[in-house]
Amino acid sequence: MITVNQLKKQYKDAVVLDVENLEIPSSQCFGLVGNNGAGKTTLFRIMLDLVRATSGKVTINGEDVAQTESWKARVGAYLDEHMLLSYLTPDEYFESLRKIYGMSEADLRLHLEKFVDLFNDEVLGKKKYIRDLSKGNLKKVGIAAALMGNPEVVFLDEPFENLDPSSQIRLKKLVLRETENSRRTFLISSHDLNHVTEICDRIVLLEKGKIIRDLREKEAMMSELEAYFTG
Ligand SMILES: Nc1ncnc2c1ncn2[C@@H]1O[C@H](COP(=O)(O)OP(=O)(O)OP(=O)(O)O)[C@@H](O)[C@H]1O
Repeated sequence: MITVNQLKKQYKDAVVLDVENLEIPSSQCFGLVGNNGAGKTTLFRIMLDLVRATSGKVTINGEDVAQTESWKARVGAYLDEHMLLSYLTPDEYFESLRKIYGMSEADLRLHLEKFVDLFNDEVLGKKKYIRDLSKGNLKKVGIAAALMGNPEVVFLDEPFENLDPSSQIRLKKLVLRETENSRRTFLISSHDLNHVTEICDRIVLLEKGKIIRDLREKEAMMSELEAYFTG
């Protein structure tokens, strides 16, 4: 369970995030939508303790993320390419993470097998540095890395952005498989309403830092979101 309480983020006079209360139960696929600047990335960054809140608290399984470290072993995230090591090839990067997570070589092979379709033979064994990958392939490396170490919770910021249509479909299937088989909690921010409504059990809509909708009825999600965004 993830909880957010009285969370505020302010830059000078501007309040960019103001979330009173949010609870995300385990195994939920939680979608976060909102226009540019609504505060989606800021919320994820505070939840991951990459940015400090002005006030308020986030807990993951009861642990205050700003006060403790052990939750980090159970959480994976890919927010942007700064989270990667650009001077390594994807193979070298996954090998480094394998050692950090204490995985066997066989475990790493098994993990990467899940991404064979998504990688589409363009990521592994190419001797190309991460910094030279296309934006879509960078994203694929980041997503595969975020899922290493069997995390209970996975944060993905705009995972469909820059992916070609086949890759978007493959990623959707992968997330659905992971939520069903591994009972992982996913937090996914996206501007792609079709994709988030398809894979998420719940969608929260942010506007100017505030939660203005919390949609849990699958059938009604798309029409409510369309009504808001065509506004
Ligand atoms: N370091 C910072 N200093 C000042 N303002 C900031 C800073 N970081 C973010 N902001 C502001 O906070 C607000 C929320 O930004 P955020 O990136 O969280 O929005 P977002 O919903 O992820 O947007 P997008 O869909 O464009 O990615 C924006 O107005 C942004 O300009």
